[in-house]
Amino acid sequence: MTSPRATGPRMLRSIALRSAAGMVAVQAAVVATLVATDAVKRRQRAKRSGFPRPGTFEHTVADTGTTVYTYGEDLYRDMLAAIRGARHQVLLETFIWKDDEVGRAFLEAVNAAAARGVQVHVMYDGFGNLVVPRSFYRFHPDVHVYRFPVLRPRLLLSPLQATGLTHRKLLVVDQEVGFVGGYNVGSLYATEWRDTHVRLTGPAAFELGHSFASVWNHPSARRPKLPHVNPGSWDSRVRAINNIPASLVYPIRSVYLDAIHRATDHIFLTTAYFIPDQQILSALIEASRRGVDVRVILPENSNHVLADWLSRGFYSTLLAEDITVLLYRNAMIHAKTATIDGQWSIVGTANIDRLSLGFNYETNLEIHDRDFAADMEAVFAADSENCRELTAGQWDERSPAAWFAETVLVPLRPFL
Ligand SMILES: O=P(O)(O)OC[C@H](O)CO
Repeated sequence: MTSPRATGPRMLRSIALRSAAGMVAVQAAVVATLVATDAVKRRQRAKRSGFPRPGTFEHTVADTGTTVYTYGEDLYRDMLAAIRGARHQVLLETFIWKDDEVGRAFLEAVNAAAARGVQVHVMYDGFGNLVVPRSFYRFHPDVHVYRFPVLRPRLLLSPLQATGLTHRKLLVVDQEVGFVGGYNVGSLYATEWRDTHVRLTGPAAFELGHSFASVWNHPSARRPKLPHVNPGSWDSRVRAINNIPASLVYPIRSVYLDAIHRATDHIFLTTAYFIPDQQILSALIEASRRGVDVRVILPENSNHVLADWLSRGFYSTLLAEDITVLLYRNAMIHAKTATIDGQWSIVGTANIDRLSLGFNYETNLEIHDRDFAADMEAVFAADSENCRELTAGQWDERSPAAWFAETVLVPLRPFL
């Protein structure tokens, strides 16, 4: 006979297991419904009407020329020109490298550079390009290639250091010019997505060369190293901040937290996917409570329906805390930027989500400069014109089914 003492814990365990299984089943059903509904909506939706182009902005910060790009065609033209003009070295790293017209142009440009004797090193992510046939990546034999593997040998011994995708989008040419930002390599991004990238021309290009080398030359890597490069000057006005899982460092999150905590007047944040952890969310709320004008631009409908729904789970809190939610219309906005108090800005590859801030390889450029911040504010103002501001009244009127979906998905937040 089973003793009553043993029955109690067993019964509790059984209830807990059944509840967890039930929750997972409900979540799976909700995700499947959202994905299916989204697929139907996309088919029915006329081609998106596009977006106003904020322009290209040039300045000089710390003896380095800065160019802010907001349109893919302009950026790709200048990136390709830099590769085609390379004399010594090309370092290229990307999360997504599509097998389309833009992807082919980059492939041909790096191959041609290698063929004329330029040292070419490329890194691209294996997982991010699973749908691209391997045969597309046909490199000149002199191109040094690292395809970030989905599974790495150190996974069993040191799982944290052996996971993470390379989510970076970097190009450095001759240690003289560097590019970083949200743009992956692909034709879709050239004209149909609003994104932001920065070019550095001059001494601060070192920052991005160093970012690339910090992964290529990682002590755990078994490949010929790039030569060490000394910084021409050490100027904290322009700094690359690198998340390097292999070294267990994720500083982008703390740089964001620190800047948000310092804000006294305004925070203008743009992100493709907004699934903040509790500390980032609290920092934004605290800023708003002390009178800082906090505004976030998010896509009204991004390319990831699940990310959108996880993001929506935060809207009630943001609106209740007087944080302005601006939903970008008629196009995907993929930029990962912020500018604070007219003096500090950040542009890079990291989204405001757990994958970017605590899992992936990322590089963001932190710039302390008023002129640069003015450019970023001009970009934010132009993007705001293409947004609809979500009001608490509108949000409260959403259907109970929408509220249910947001609530059921809350436990998935730590995974994206
Ligand atoms: O991961 P990101 O921010 O580069 O975005 C990539 C897109 O989601 C591709 O589907």
